[in-house]
Amino acid sequence: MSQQLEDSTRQVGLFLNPAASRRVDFQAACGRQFGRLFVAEDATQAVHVLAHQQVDLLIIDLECFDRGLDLAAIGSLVAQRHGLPVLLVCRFDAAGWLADLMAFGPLDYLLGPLNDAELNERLATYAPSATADGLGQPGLAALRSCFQQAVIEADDETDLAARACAALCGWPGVVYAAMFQLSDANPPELTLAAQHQHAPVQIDLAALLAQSPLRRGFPGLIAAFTGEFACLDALDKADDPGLAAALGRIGAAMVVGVPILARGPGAPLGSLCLMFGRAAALSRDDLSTLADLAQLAGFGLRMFDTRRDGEMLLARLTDIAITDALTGVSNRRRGEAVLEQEIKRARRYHAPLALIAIDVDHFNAINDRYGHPCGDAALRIVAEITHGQLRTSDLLARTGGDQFQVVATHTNAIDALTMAEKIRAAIAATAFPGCDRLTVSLAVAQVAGEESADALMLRVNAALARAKRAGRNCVELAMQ
Ligand SMILES: Nc1nc2c(ncn2[C@@H]2O[C@H](COP(=O)(O)OP(=O)(O)OP(=O)(O)O)[C@@H](O)[C@H]2O)c(=O)[nH]1
Repeated sequence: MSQQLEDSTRQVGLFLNPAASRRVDFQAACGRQFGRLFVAEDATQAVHVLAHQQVDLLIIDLECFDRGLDLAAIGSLVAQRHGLPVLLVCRFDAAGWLADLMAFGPLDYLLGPLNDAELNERLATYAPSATADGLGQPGLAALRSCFQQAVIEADDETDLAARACAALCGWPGVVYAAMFQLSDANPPELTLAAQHQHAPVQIDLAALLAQSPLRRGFPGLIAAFTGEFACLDALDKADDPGLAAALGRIGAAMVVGVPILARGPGAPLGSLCLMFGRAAALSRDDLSTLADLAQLAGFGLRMFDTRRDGEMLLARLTDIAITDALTGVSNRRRGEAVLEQEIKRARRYHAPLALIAIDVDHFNAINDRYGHPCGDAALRIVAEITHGQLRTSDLLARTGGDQFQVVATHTNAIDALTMAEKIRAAIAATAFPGCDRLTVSLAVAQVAGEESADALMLRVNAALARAKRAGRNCVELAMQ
């Protein structure tokens, strides 16, 4: 643990990082921001400093820490800091820490990679002189914290936008806040994701802008389309008296648009739009806080994007895992799982359940005579015709080369026999392109009392063998 002594009237900082080189670099790059700067290599040392020194700002640099090993200790440090502001510095791709650590208490953060100027700029916002005017450091920290909460707690993008706008209305002087989202379609579409207003008179900004000749000159839209900060500090300067009058009715005098930038190259993701009750110059701190909030909103939007991509991929993988690639019906694994599940359900609700086994007749000969591709096409048609005879509640699975099974819920043996006969007749009546007519043999079994799926399968397969012996192209009932 070490310290740097300079000036007792300036703020006292504590910098935490396990790597000596990071601590030295921080001292060299940012030491001048502090009257006194302590450094600590682990949470225990930091707790010790906080117990014995008056510290104004705790900076935790997460680089080189291990999330699995160090989370509890750093979290407990965050929890015990007794009102002391905490600034977390962390790489963008390690931002998963943020949500974990925020559970221990409110904190501010900076996502890297950062250069010294960016770091110094943020640290300067904590200096006592910087908090004398504008929203003030406690106000900015509270707003950030509220916004962070909005991002963490949001269920989806719409919810995030609504919560973010509500948080923005906590900024003193803001009478209205909105969030625009730009789709990644070509050309991109801009939508008003959410709006929130204090004023008793309500406006529909989307409708107002749709009719306004100002449209593209409106700060929220400029910011979303160009990625630049935009401000209209006198509504009567806008070439649209109608819009100025409507915004005037909610007490708006100045409109600010802050872009939500994409990470890396690419169009912005949208913008935050704030309307203030009176025109006033925004301080550097205000501007950098607004940019931070927009960055946080972008972070939230990207999180939902990533989550959606993950969910779609998972759904696709699940689909692949349960589908037979040749015919598109369920595969054997899915067929077995559904049979097990339906047997339990039938037992619980005392409902009848039937299993129909289907096997193509002399399929070997079809392959031999007409070729494998023709055989494949025939299997697809058998699956299609069979599927066409079923109710949506029945499940068709391909259980082997030329074998299928139907799990028919709420169906007794008699009804299953009728179903099986319809399937048999439909296939026998179909012309299979490229080969002869084709027939199938079927067997039907109704699940009995405590019968297991394996026992049921044995029974139905035995009946299927009888159908084959009986000359094929027929249906056999499996007796209990
Ligand atoms: N074209 C094609 N053939 C397959 C596929 N999977 C298995 N087979 C063939 O399907 C045939 C199944 O024949 P079996 O069920 O044993 O007998 P069968 O000729 O149908 O005679 P029976 O069932 O007694 O009427 C075998 O020749 C397998 O090689 C597939 O995906 N495509």
